[in-house]
Amino acid sequence: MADKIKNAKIVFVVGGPGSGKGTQCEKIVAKYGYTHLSSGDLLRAEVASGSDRGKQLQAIMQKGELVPLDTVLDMIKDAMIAKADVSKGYLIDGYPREVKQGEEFEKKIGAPALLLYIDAKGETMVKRLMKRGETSGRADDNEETIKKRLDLYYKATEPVIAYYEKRGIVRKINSELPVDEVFAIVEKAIDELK
Ligand SMILES: Nc1ncnc2c1ncn2[C@@H]1O[C@H](COP(=O)(O)OP(=O)(O)O)[C@@H](O)[C@H]1O
Ligand SMILES: Nc1ncnc2c1ncn2[C@H]1C[C@H](O)[C@@H](COP(=O)(O)OP(=O)(O)O)O1
Ligand SMILES: [Mg+2]
Repeated sequence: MADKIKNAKIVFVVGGPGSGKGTQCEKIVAKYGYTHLSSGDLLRAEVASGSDRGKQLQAIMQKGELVPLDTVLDMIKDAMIAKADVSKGYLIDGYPREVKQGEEFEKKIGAPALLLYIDAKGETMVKRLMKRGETSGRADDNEETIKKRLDLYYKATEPVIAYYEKRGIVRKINSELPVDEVFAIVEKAIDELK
């Protein structure tokens, strides 16, 4: 089954919490028809199902920690396979969050063609998340959890960017700009892929 996605175009979308990954992915879907898979959304769907596994995940996410690697990777892989026949490419949003996740993804699925590094300042991310928290209903959009997510991002996820920079596939996107201006930079990076 995994053979079906071996030659798929894969784009990792990496950036801090609230940097604008989901916002840019939506715009990429609208213009390029890629399949958007957000690890956070997949996990929140499992939580919403009310399953025992969902309850365990909820507890971890509420603390701003990372859920076990195998859980996320299996969810992403299943979702990729489900779309294999129709997908023009995959946006993997919120994964890898640590170098090990990248290595395991490549062993089990394949190599990314591009890594979009959605970059915003810490204070910008906190401001956006506090605002998003007014309406998102997300258990992790509160001051205490946001701080932990940000710390973990700098500690565990930033090394992912350095790891892929060595391969020359990282495009750094200035996400301090207004959404459409950010997207203009994103478009250039995606167009280079073709
Ligand atoms: N370029 C931007 N300028 C201003 N606000 C933005 C920008 N990009 C995203 N936002 C807002 O910031 C919040 C976090 O964006 P989101 O796409 O959910 O980030 P992530 O998926 O990286 O956590 C959302 O409320 C979104 O509307
Ligand atoms: N690749 C991954 N590995 C482990 N945990 C993950 C994960 N992706 C998401 N999670 C868990 C921990 C995160 O704090 C939480 C929310 O993730 P998210 O929706 O990607 O956040 P955001 O879009 O604000 O960056 O879900
Ligand atoms: Mg998101």
